[in-house]
Amino acid sequence: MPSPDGPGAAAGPAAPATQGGAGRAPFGARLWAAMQAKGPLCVGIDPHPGLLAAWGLPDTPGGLRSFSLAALEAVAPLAAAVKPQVALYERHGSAGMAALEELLAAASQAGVLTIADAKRGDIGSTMAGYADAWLRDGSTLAADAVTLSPYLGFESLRPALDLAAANGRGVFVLALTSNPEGASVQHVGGSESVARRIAGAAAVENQRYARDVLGSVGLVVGATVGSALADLGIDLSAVRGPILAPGLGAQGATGADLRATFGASYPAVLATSSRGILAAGPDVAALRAATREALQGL
Ligand SMILES: O=C(O)c1cc(=O)[nH]c(=O)n1[C@@H]1O[C@H](COP(=O)(O)O)[C@@H](O)[C@H]1O
Repeated sequence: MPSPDGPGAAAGPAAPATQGGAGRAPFGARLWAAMQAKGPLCVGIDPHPGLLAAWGLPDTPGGLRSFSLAALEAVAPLAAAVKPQVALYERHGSAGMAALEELLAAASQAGVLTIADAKRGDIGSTMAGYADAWLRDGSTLAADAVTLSPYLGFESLRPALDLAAANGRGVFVLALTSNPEGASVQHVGGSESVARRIAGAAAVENQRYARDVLGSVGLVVGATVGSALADLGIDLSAVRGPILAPGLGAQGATGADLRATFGASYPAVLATSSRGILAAGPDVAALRAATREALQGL
């Protein structure tokens, strides 16, 4: 469970530094409140073909819809956020994306934060299109936050960073991903590694928030990265944003690994697990028990 001392160096009241758009508090403040209320777990909604089959559902848009809404219903009372994996909806074209839209609306209705795992990134002019899709009020795909890939340069993400800040939404920028291949790009540069630069840029973005509030520009740092943060000299407490940590469960990481990996930054960590929880379905009670078990390990 997160420390009651809050996410940053200084403890204090969790009042947002600025009001987000649409009358909504900034994403970081809303996520922090959800983590305090429910615990630091995000459940990934990844409708893999194999999981659909195991749940007795067809690999069709209708199957995706049933899977997504059932998973949401099961985990909503326990998860601070849900993270639909966009690729698995996209593979069914527009009808698959309609199932994703329905899930996003249902989660919002249920009061569960949504993180669209779309990993978008492009030159600024195109990035504005992605920002509109995932972060603009009124878009049918709008989520509370979206994952972004910074490998066209952190600053290329500007349209999404600005639209998120204006609308009380958030972003999670890939820094150190959970897959072993990530190191071949992210570790490059030694003490001035790519990952360290991304973390530094996120810290600058979060300066707009008061020191005692979790910022809305988060990073993705895998629960499986081991000693990489220390090896690369990356201090996540300086980022003052949420850390989305995939790798729990199916990729082998445990709650103990998370604490060892993130150390003093652990209170800002939102651990995420998809297959490790979804494999317990389709029974709602079994899904809830798996979610509770994941939470107890954090
Ligand atoms: O951005 C992500 O969520 C992500 C980043 C990363 O470094 N590693 C990673 O596994 N993910 C996503 O997190 C989910 C992990 O799924 P499980 O391994 O089934 O828990 C998948 O949807 C991945 O695409």
